[in-house]
Amino acid sequence: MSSAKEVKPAKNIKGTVELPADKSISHRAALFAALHESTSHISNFSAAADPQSTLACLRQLGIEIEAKGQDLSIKGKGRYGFNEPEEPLDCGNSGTTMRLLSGIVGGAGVNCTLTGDESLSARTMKRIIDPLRAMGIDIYGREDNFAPLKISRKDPVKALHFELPIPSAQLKSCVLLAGLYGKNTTSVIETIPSRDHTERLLQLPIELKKDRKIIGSDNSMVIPEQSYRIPNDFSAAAFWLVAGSIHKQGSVRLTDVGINPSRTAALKILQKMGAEISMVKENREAIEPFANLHITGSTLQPVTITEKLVPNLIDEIPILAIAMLFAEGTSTIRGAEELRHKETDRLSALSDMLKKAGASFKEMEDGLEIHGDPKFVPRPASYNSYHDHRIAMSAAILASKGSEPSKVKGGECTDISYPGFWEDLKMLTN
Ligand SMILES: O=C(O)C1=C[C@@H](OP(=O)(O)O)[C@@H](O)[C@H](O)C1
Ligand SMILES: C=C(OP(=O)(O)O)C(=O)O
Repeated sequence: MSSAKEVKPAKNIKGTVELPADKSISHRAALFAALHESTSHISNFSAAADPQSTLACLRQLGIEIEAKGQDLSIKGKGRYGFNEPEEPLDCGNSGTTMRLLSGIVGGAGVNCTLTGDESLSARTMKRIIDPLRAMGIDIYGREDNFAPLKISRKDPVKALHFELPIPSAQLKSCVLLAGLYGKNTTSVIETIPSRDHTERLLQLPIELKKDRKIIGSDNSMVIPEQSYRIPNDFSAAAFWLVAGSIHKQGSVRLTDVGINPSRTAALKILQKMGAEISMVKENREAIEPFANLHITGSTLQPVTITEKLVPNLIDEIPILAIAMLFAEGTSTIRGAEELRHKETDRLSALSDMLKKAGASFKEMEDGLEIHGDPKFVPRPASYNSYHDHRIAMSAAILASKGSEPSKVKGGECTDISYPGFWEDLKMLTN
């Protein structure tokens, strides 16, 4: 049942947070462990709803997963070890589950149907349908675009030479995963970088040219064991990086946060805005690097975010928009039309939020122009989450700067990526 969460004005924001494990890496760790030929031991797997959807789908495909709290043992059965599921595979709210799993079951030739909740069923799948079909996979969606997706394969997988039409890590991963089933090498060409967890964790061959990266996959490549500790989620950390910056006396410590450079453009943007963020105990040797972060309150300067940077901070844009509200002047976000294709239309949801707060801003087709003021006090409001976790958490941080309590409708959707968010907010603001 949907409920509203109350957010009281915060006098301060102070404390140490134990963040959830990285969602993107959790999905991949589980999927790639299933493809490996024997057992992988993954620690700190995310308890959030999205990666749990991936685990549920893998179990339906006959993969044995033993969980002790957040530590998992996954008995991989190799590329062709999946059973045909009796029921449709329910990807829940998770775009990553649907798009990556389609590449795997399509490549493996598992006859199955992938479904999702109302939000996921309204998100475009055409971007994966076209290349998977070109690879010889039979994939059919509602209106040739949306879930449910029916997938099967009669013919061998054909290699594809694929220049990404949009800078999407989900699309890149989907094609490369299907490519693992082809005799000849599939190559994906990326001109605007997106998160690189798939290429790292599968140790795929990469060719770097001046203005592009070419990643290869074929059936001769050995799938590595996936035994490692998953770092905590930088995208979850971003909410506290901003909260700690916009509260004058803010002081927040975050431990073991993933600092993969293809994920942390928001950190650079915040530092450019003048945020006081220090990094300690960096571990850059791990397959996915991590560090502790400490953030303290500061006066922020306006900033411009352009198209090339968007994929490296795509999930952080809603909370960066909140940071911009408290900067000394006008900030701009451009080239972010992709936000309209997430769990909800995030640009329109942000407009609604900013309007309710009484902010000065302009919505554009591909972004926002935000007139910030360090003295801005948002009006008390009943914010709509649109059942989108990142919108709900952004509204909560905004409301913490109010002078009276506000509400976030449907606030429990934060469980999609960050179970414990409301408890952490309470702990930090008490
Ligand atoms: O590959 C991933 O794990 C993700 C990629 C991004 O989506 P797109 O690839 O659609 O941009 C991001 O928004 C999503 O939260 C997770
Ligand atoms: C867009 C997101 O996830 P997904 O695409 O996996 O649903 C997100 O976590 O913000």
